Amino acid sequence: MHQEQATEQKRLDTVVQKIDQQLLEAKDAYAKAHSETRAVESNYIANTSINTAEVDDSMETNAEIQQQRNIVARVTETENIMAKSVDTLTMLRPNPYFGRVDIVEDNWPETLYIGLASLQDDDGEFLIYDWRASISGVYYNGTLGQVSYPTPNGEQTVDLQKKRQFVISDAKITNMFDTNETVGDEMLQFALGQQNDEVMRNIVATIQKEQNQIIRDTTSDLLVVQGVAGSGKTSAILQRIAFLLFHAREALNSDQIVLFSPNRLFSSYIADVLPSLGERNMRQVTLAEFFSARLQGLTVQTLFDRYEQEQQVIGSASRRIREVLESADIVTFIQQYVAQLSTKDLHFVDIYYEDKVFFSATELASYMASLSDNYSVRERIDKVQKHFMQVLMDRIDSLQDADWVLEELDNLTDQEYQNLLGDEDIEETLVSENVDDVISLVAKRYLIKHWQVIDDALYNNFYLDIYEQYAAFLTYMGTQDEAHADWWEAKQERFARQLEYHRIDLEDAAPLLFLRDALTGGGTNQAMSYVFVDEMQDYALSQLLYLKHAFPKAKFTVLGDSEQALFRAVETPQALLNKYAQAFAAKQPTLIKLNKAYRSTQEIMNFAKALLPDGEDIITFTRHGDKPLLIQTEATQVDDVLIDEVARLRQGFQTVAILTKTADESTVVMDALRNYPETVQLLHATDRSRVANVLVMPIYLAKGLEFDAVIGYNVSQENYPDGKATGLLYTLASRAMHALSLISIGQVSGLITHVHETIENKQLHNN
Ligand SMILES: Nc1ncnc2c1ncn2[C@@H]1O[C@H](COP(=O)(O)OP(=O)(O)OP(=O)(O)O)[C@@H](O)[C@H]1O
Repeated sequence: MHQEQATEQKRLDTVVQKIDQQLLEAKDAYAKAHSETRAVESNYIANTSINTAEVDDSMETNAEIQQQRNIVARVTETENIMAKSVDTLTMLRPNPYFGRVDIVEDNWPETLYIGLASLQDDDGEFLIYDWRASISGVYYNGTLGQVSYPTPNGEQTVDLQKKRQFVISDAKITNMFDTNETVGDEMLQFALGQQNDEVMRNIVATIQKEQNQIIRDTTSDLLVVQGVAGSGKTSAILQRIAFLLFHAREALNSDQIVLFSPNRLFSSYIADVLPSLGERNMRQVTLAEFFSARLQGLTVQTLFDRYEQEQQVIGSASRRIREVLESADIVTFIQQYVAQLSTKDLHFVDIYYEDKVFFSATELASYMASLSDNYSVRERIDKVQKHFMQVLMDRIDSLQDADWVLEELDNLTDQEYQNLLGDEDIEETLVSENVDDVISLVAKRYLIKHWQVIDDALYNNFYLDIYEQYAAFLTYMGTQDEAHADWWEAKQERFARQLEYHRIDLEDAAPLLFLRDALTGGGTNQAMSYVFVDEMQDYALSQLLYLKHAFPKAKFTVLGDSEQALFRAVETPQALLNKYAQAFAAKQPTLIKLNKAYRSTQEIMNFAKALLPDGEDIITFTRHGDKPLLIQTEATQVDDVLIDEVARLRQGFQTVAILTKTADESTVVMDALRNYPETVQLLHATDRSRVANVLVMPIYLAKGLEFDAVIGYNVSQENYPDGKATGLLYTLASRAMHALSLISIGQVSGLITHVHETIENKQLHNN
């Protein structure tokens, strides 16, 4: 192997030389493109300051400006391409590839090297294949022997004769292994044994077979991934996004991909993965942000506010109503409600312009009443919208030559006038050569702009009071569910109360939007191609269905771990898939299960899985550390115990996170650590980054994240009394990569004593 390594190093040296040479060329080309862009831009600025006072001059200027703009766009694009090339080569240089496969295809032997991006020599020969290329699938997919990979002409089979993995650092091979597995355990050991960064790393060099299935799936319209804690779900979907962007480069851009993530902290934690693969980031949004954007002016309750609220006793009536609002059936209830609505049941509101009523609710309602009942409510609302848009246009036409309008035009600056004239009508106005026509045109545009808000209000159906309408829907639900009419009444009152504070409960957001869209026919984004939902177990079915409704053309990848549920009872993965597949009317639903936990040491995972009723299905990755430590103490001593434990763990590890059950408990911990010599950071739901090495946060905020060492604060019987808390404890334990300590004030939770053989005990009592 020693000799082999020397040969491989030689090959690597020639590749690095090639990279250096291409890098020089690319930097040179970039510098040229950059100065060309600057030159064109300054030319453009000089040209746009040409006098635009005279109508004729301004027309000429417009044509020139357009031409200049095109030139700027072209040179900027060249500059961007060169910049990207420099970035890719710079990224490749220290670590050009991580894998090699020797294959025989149609009796033709070939050796391929796999890395983060492709590299070709001057003859077009591939020195490195991008990990996402079809042929690279061979590296991830197969053990030695016959392996197939997809080609445009169908599956192609090759004989895989050798698979080699490299650890390369600063262009030197520090280690290499030949393996028959997907990716050898040595490589994984190496990757997983490292200490935690503040940001997630990409896993391209060590993608596992099942993860590869998720990454390279191109056929499913609904891909459900149920994976145990730390099994690489999040990692796999990020690599999947990079894969999709690579293969559909022409047809797909990163704006057509959206990832629903649990919170801002998580968003920033994963924000570097795609850039590290040379890709632009997808859009990221939390559920509350998405709903808030659609319900402008309202603050939508976040999952975390909701969780904190759950900690107080919530009555069975509220729970029952919530179940209905969050079920798939709510969509049918809304359709039924809308179908039986008559004009008098609709809540219209006035449309204002600058404090004056422009279109009154009465005139809107009476127009609606004049329409035949043969039209559905939706169709009638459409007609109201179109009618009043036309009324607005007629008003604009009739006012084009009004004195006050012409006066307003006189007051415009040249630039404002020029902007109204725009580029596109130059030809037309030149032909007419009639200054009056040009002025009329400008006047009309002025009025359109002036009353744009009215047009927007009509376009957005703001003449319907959707909140009143939703309140009426809740009352209607009471009439359908007579035995619980008073519960619905109470719900309706809570909704109205919240609205006064511009707030809305999470459970109301999806039904309300469904209702709005059913009445107005809007709310869909046809351009979105892929929607990813992480932590699916915390989403209600009605919420997922609304996402499906909002992005009707998108393929969905939903992933999560039913054992880490914040709110819901555990379901089997197959039941979950069936439920989603039916609700989504999926044509190609696929379920992938990831049972192997990579994040935590075997000792930590043994404890975590013992907490679960069916934990034995979880396969732990063999990487050893200490058994989790349980420290039982008293309220009077807990602060000292905590400080000692943080200090002890900090000696061995970079990040130590103290996880609590609630936000309130986190502040108690902060108080206990006020004299701790290092910076301690308390994290909130709105935080975007972590800056300290010692962190304090409630468990739900740590979802999706990982830390070198975790301290579970106060795992007492009082705090975690029964099976409902199992998911929380399991989530807590599985955030730890290398070390886990649990501190209990007084009696330890029965959930933990139950699995005492997986932990190390330390008793601390008052003397
Ligand atoms: N194939 C792999 N190679 C190297 N590291 C991996 C691999 N798969 C997962 N990991 C590592 O395991 C850890 C957990 O991965 P990830 O966060 O993607 O899991 P998850 O299933 O989303 O976890 P959770 O549900 O607990 O949030 C990360 O540190 C990740 O880098």
